[in-house]
Amino acid sequence: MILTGNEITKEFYSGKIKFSQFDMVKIGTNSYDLCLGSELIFYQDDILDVKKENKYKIIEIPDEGIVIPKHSFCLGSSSIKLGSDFYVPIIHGKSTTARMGLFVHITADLIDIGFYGTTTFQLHNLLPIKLYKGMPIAQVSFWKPKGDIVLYDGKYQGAETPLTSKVYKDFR
Ligand SMILES: O=c1ccn([C@H]2C[C@H](O)[C@@H](COP(=O)(O)OP(=O)(O)OP(=O)(O)O)O2)c(=O)[nH]1
Repeated sequence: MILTGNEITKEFYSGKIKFSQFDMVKIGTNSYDLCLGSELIFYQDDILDVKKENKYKIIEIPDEGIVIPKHSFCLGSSSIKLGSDFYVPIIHGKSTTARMGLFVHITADLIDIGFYGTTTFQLHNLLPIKLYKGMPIAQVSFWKPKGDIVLYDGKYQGAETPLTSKVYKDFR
């Protein structure tokens, strides 16, 4: 069962949904808008090795925005932290930016119950696009789970910035 916007607001005030900053303007019919944080991460290696921590470059998005060449891949994050110990958050694109060829995740849209942090967006753009920090870029919905809840305690817990893949930790 998906929560309506009114229910998301209610559960924010009850404490069952956590946002580090809350703004009613960002409530939609059944989602909450997420804005882009100030950093982007670009991998530097030509080939990414899943067994290693790959090299990357962090770029601060200037106030005047940043042009991303088409077919780029980079990581960004939500400007706020979010999470819930009671509902399953799922990240979605926004139709408005999807209409410009922008993906905000590459197949991984599920936030674990118990995660709290900034969500990392896996940004992929089909066309050249100019992005600005603070722009609405994604939305999160909240789903009622069925069954016993086990809270997330994984490698991305507590994220404060975009985080690169830590898949190499799974090989140790
Ligand atoms: O688009 C996404 C998807 C997930 N996450 C965060 C929240 C989620 O709880 C955590 C782990 O996601 P997932 O379980 O899909 O990744 P994993 O590769 O299985 O990592 P872990 O072993 O930590 O579960 O990463 C994001 O920041 N952005």
